[in-house]
Amino acid sequence: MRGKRPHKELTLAVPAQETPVDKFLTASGTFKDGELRLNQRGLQLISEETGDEPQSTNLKVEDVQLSMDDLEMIQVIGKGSGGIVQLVRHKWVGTLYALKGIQMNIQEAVRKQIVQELKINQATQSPHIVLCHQSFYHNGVIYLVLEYMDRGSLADIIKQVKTILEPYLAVLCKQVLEGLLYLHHERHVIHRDIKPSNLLVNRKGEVKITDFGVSAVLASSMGQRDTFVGTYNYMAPERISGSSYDYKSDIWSLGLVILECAIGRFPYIPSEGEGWLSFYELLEAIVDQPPPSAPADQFSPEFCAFISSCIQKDPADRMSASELLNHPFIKKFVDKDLDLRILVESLEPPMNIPE
Ligand SMILES: Nc1ncnc2c1ncn2[C@@H]1O[C@H](COP(=O)(O)OP(=O)(O)OP(=O)(O)O)[C@@H](O)[C@H]1O
Repeated sequence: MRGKRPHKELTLAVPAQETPVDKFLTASGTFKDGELRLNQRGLQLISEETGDEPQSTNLKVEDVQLSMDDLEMIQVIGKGSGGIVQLVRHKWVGTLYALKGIQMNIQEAVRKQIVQELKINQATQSPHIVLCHQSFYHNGVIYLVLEYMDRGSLADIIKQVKTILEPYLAVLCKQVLEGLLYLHHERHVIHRDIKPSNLLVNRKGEVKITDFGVSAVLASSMGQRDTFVGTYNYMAPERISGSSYDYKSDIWSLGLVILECAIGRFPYIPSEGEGWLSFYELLEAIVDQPPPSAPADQFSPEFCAFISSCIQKDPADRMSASELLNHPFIKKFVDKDLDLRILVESLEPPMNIPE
């Protein structure tokens, strides 16, 4: 059965459970949640056991000096479910940043995601994860000063080029897998929202993962809390059906993203002229139908095998990030000296920055 309405990004919000922001504020206006303290001066992580003494902040000297007053707004980059992302410039140094503002009078689930995002960003050290230079809390809004990725997201790129050739996909995918390897193996985090708009690109041809709003630290004592807010399109079947899930759910999402870039349409959308899937039909298709695959007559055997190593219904049948980094599809292009810059430079940048 097919619905008539066009299929768009499908989003669902969890039931509203708003928590007044002042529950997390100290008398001096500092946002406080667990070991996290955030105010106009920036962010500190404070040991729960020793009380209020700052332990370590992991911030570099140049980051500490960055203040909101130093930043001038240039233009809005885009809007997400949590708030607005703006392009800003450091008034004195001229460096560009993406400033993500998140309103705190929001659903409890979203607030928890943000606190998670801050903690992960604070400690992140990977060339394939978007750097968070500083975070502030001011007048009910949490601001993240993020590394500006000047070529936008993979979503912006596929809007322009429609499809990406296999060699470039291998180079792009290798970088995302290195980011996932870092998150999964070193930080023990499931990203939980791998999708084209969360894979950002810069003019150097670097690809980085962003938006840890919905990631969760896998602690052995923790149950599977799924407080997801966002698109369900790339969500693995085990998450849709409410089963337990792990790092392999990110691998499913990556497989769908890469297949979409190759074939030029979201893999669950039927080809032209075949109508559209409604939201529930899509969820049903992900859970009940055989997984999508790359057409063998259009793509190399290595690429088809790579996609099917990611998009398997049973997570145990999917490869891990480290296994995929050694996959023949990735290896095939490793020594070819291919630079994603060539693709990126041929495209219109998502914004024209005034001098
Ligand atoms: N560091 C950055 N550099 C450049 N562009 C960015 C940066 N961070 C986010 N963006 C862009 O800003 C827009 C909004 O991003 P945001 O992460 O808030 O939402 P989203 O990923 O589009 O949607 P959702 O909030 O539902 O996940 C997106 O187009 C994204 O590509």
